[in-house]
Amino acid sequence: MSVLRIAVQKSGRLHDESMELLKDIGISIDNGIDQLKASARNFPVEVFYLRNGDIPQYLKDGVVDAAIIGENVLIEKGEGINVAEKLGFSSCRVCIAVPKTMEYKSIKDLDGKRIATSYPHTVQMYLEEQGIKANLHIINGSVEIAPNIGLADAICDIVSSGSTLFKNNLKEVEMILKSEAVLAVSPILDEEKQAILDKIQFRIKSVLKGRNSKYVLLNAPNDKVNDIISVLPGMKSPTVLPLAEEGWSSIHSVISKNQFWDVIDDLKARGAQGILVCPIEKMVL
Ligand SMILES: Nc1ncnc2c1ncn2[C@@H]1O[C@H](COP(=O)(O)OP(=O)(O)OP(=O)(O)O)[C@@H](O)[C@H]1O
Ligand SMILES: O=P(O)(O)OC[C@H]1O[C@H](OP(=O)(O)OP(=O)(O)O)[C@H](O)[C@@H]1O
Ligand SMILES: [Mg+2]
Repeated sequence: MSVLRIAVQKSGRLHDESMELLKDIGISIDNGIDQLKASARNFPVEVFYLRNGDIPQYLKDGVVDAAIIGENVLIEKGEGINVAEKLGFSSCRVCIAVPKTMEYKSIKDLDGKRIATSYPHTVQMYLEEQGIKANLHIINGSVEIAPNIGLADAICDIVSSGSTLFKNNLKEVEMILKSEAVLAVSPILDEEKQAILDKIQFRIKSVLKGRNSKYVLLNAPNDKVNDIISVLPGMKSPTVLPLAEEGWSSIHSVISKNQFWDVIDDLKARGAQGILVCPIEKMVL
């Protein structure tokens, strides 16, 4: 029987959330990361623990069938590899930054300059699009220090909170791309592996929808129910149930996490009382 081989980062920023996602979709892995490969107990999956930067090549070579990886690494090294699903964690952006003291007006100011980066292909593509020629210095880590030690005039690296740039007296001047963790898939999957992947994707969608939603319960006098449900989306439509107390109802609904606080304010203003908000584990539509 076919087994789908999934790569996850061995250690680093993606590891814990990748393992949590596998657990949430019901894939239990027995052994620890000391072994570089582990089998799932209850699903036709093998997990390979690899370096993030090595994963695109393993996908291309067909050594693994799928992977949880930063989209930025795929853009750098993963030509031809498909993104099956965005996973909603490890959000960051790849940016060009220069010393705060540099007077920067446009990308033209980087013509002929030295740029330190771990993402040479990504920077090169961006510069070519803009008709700029620069000298790239490839460094594997601590890129932000390069201008301070005279190694480069600018850098291109991952930015999230911006605190690493700030600490190194740099300012962000160009955003090349946005990234988050994704489920990447090898372009060569046979039918049986594709069927396993389809199941995994279906489960991931259910978990992500659950993570992005809240279950809301509230009480309201009957004469306010219509006004309240007019601002509630719900999966199909809100549930309205009578309370034991005459003249009152309980309303249940599902709200997207993004709209959550605005909707709650609106509900209170329309007379909702005793509002309860619960997490949703999975949402199957
Ligand atoms: N500061 C950050 N905030 C959010 N996400 C980040 C941040 N830094 C990196 N990432 C994302 O996490 C991924 C893994 O980063 P991490 O630093 O753990 O590994 P790495 O050193 O790039 O790779 P390797 O596993 O090959 O050592 C990156 O490719 C990026 O998608
Ligand atoms: O904008 P911030 O929130 O400060 O995050 C950005 C920093 O995070 C990453 O480094 P990481 O901590 O992964 O170290 P590394 O260079 O050793 O990978 C990235 O390479 C930046 O240096
Ligand atoms: Mg890093």
